[in-house]
Amino acid sequence: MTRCAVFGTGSWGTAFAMILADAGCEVSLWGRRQELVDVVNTTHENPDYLPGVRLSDAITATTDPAVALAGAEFAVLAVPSQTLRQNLGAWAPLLEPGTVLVSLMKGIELGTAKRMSEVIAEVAGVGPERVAVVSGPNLAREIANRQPAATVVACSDEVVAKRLQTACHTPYFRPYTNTDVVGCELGGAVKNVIGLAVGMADGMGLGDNTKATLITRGLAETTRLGAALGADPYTFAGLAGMGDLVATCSSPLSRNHTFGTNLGRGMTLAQAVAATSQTAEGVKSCESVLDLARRSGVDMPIVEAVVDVVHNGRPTQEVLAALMARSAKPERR
Ligand SMILES: NC(=O)C1=CN([C@@H]2O[C@H](COP(=O)(O)OP(=O)(O)OC[C@H]3O[C@@H](n4cnc5c(N)ncnc54)[C@H](OP(=O)(O)O)[C@@H]3O)[C@@H](O)[C@H]2O)C=CC1
Ligand SMILES: O=C(CO)COP(=O)(O)O
Repeated sequence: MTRCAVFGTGSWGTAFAMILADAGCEVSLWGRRQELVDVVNTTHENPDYLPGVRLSDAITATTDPAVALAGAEFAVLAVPSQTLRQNLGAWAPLLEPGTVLVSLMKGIELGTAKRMSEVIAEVAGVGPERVAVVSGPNLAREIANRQPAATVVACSDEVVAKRLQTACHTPYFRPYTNTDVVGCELGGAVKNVIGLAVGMADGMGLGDNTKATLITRGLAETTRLGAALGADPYTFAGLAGMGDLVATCSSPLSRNHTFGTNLGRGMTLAQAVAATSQTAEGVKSCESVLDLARRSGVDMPIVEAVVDVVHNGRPTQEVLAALMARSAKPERR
């Protein structure tokens, strides 16, 4: 039986543990709070993040990373992106040779502008064949309700991607393999920023033309960034690109979308943060995505506009007017 460790008892870590168990794996779920770990083990439920969802008996929770990692073929990482470096620093010495590290995270590191797979390779000292990424339109709550969804499992080593595909394939969760790790990660991280922008438009009471424009031009700037960083542009037309962007920008379940809506309705950053109990990665990653774009010489006006609203306190109306006032351009450049 395939053994997996999942780090993070939040909504996606817990839902992904459920997928792995439903696919026939034995799962050890690491959480940092003993109290929640005990509740998961005794009630087979995670009331803090997925209340009402019965978790398989094949999932046991622990606060001990060594217990979680013992015999694990896959170590799945589902903590907030900005905490990965510190957390993985503590877990890496416990890794067994051959364990594949799998990122579920959709953020870019502040300060370094590194993707999560780059942070993993650096901190754990492993080669690209031991780093994989899962990214796609995967709102945790829908998946926890076992509603059908697809995703992409990406690894530069296709054999590893196929092993992970088998480990997480269930009747309701359909993983496709891809070797474009860069494209899949950028799709996941940048869609959160575009989700904030579309949420702002929603909060401002704007309609579907505005939102479709932000989604489509958001995808155009994501693809530009990806092309500059060596990604396959077609990845952005797939599940980890357009697929995730559509899910995030349409769903009230998306934390990034909801956060943007709150800002669009006039909340301050502090008020929107106070209204959000879960991780909205785009709030921090809009700055690191912009940093990455600047380092790569890529123009990302929507990301820049989001940074202006979220971190520079510029009013949404003013930022939107500035976006519309940019010089006229060809659609493709
Ligand atoms: N939720 C979703 O639908 C999806 C999320 N993702 C991505 O998955 C990643 C994880 O997000 P998600 O599960 O949703 O987040 P949640 O906000 O639901 O949960 C966050 C988890 O991380 C833990 N945590 C918070 N801070 C730290 C820290 N400093 N050190 C260790 N653990 C910490 C929390 O523990 P505690 O409860 O103790 O605070 C909790 O278990 C993100 O990158 C997100 O973008 C990707 C696809 C879908
Ligand atoms: O990544 C997600 C869906 O694929 C979840 O989006 P949010 O983090 O905005 O909730």
